[in-house]
Amino acid sequence: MTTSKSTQLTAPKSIVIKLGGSMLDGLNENFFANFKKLQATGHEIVIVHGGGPAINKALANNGISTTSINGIRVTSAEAIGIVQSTLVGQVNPALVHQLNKSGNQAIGLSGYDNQLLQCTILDKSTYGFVGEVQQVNTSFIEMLLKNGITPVISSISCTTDGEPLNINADTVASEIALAIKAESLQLVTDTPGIKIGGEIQETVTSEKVTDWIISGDIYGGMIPKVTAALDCLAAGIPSVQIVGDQLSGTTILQQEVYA
Ligand SMILES: Nc1ncnc2c1ncn2[C@@H]1O[C@H](COP(=O)(O)OP(=O)(O)O)[C@@H](O)[C@H]1O
Ligand SMILES: CC(=O)N[C@@H](CCC(=O)OP(=O)(O)O)C(=O)O
Repeated sequence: MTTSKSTQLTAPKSIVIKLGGSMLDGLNENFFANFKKLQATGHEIVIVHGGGPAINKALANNGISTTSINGIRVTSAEAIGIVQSTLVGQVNPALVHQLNKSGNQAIGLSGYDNQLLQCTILDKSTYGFVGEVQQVNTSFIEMLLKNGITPVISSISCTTDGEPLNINADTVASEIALAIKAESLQLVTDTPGIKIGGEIQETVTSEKVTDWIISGDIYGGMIPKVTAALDCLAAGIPSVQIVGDQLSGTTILQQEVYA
C-alpha cells in the first residue's frame, strides 16, 4: 500500500482509550467532555471497555464463582454466557448512551460485529473460554472513524464456529491500538497510575515494569495493563499511559530517557 506524503501530514491521529470496569460507575459529563475536546483537536477515538465488577456481580447473582490467573478470568462454560450478556447487554449500551448524551456519535460493538476481532481459543485447559485475538478488522474501524463515528467496543468475540470467547479488555485495547497503528494507548482505571511502595510513578521503563511483576509489586488486574503497554511500546506505538479518571497517571517508556 502506498500513502502519499500529503495524506500522512493531514491524517487525523487515533487514540485508543480503554475504560476499565473499575471506574465506569460514577463517571460524569466532565469526563466525557474530554473526548469531545480530543476530537476537536484532530484526534480520532476508539473506546474499548471492560466490566470486571459488573461481571463479578452477575456471576455471584447466578451462584457462579470464577478465579483469575494474572488478571485473566478463567471462564467456564457456565460463566461465558453471563460474561457476554453483562458486557454486550448491559455495560456497553450504558456507556454508549452516556457518550451519545455528551455529543459523540457513539456506536456499540463487540468482536462479533463485522468480524471486528477474529479470535482463537487461548488455552482451553488453563483459561476455558478465553480468546486470543488473531486479527482486527481495521478497515471497518477506519470506516467508522472517517465518518465521525466513535466505536465503543466490548471485549467479547467468538471462534470461527461462533463459540463465544471472553478476552481481557486491556488486551483487546492493545491489539486494536497495534492494528490501527494508533499514536497512543490510554488505559483508564481506578488508580491514577502504577503505585510502587504507595507512590504513584510518573514515568516507568519497560524493564522496571517487568521487575515489578516478578517482585509482586504489580499484580492482578494491573498485569494485563502493563503487558498491553509493553506489547504496544515494543511495536512502536509512541505513547502508552495508565491513568485515573482525571486522565493523569503513569507514562510507560520503552527505555530510560537521559537528559
Ligand atoms: N502496582 C500497582 N499499582 C496500582 N494498582 C495495582 C498495582 N498492582 C495491582 N494493582 C491493582 O490493579 C487494579 C486495577 O486493575 P483492575 O481492577 O483490573 O481495573 P480495571 O477494571 O480498570 O481494568 C487496581 O485497583 C489495583 O488493585
Ligand atoms: C478474560 C478476561 O479477563 N476478561 C475480562 C473482561 C472484562 C475486563 O477486562 O474488565 P476490566 O477492564 O474491568 O478488568 C473479565 O472477565 O473480567
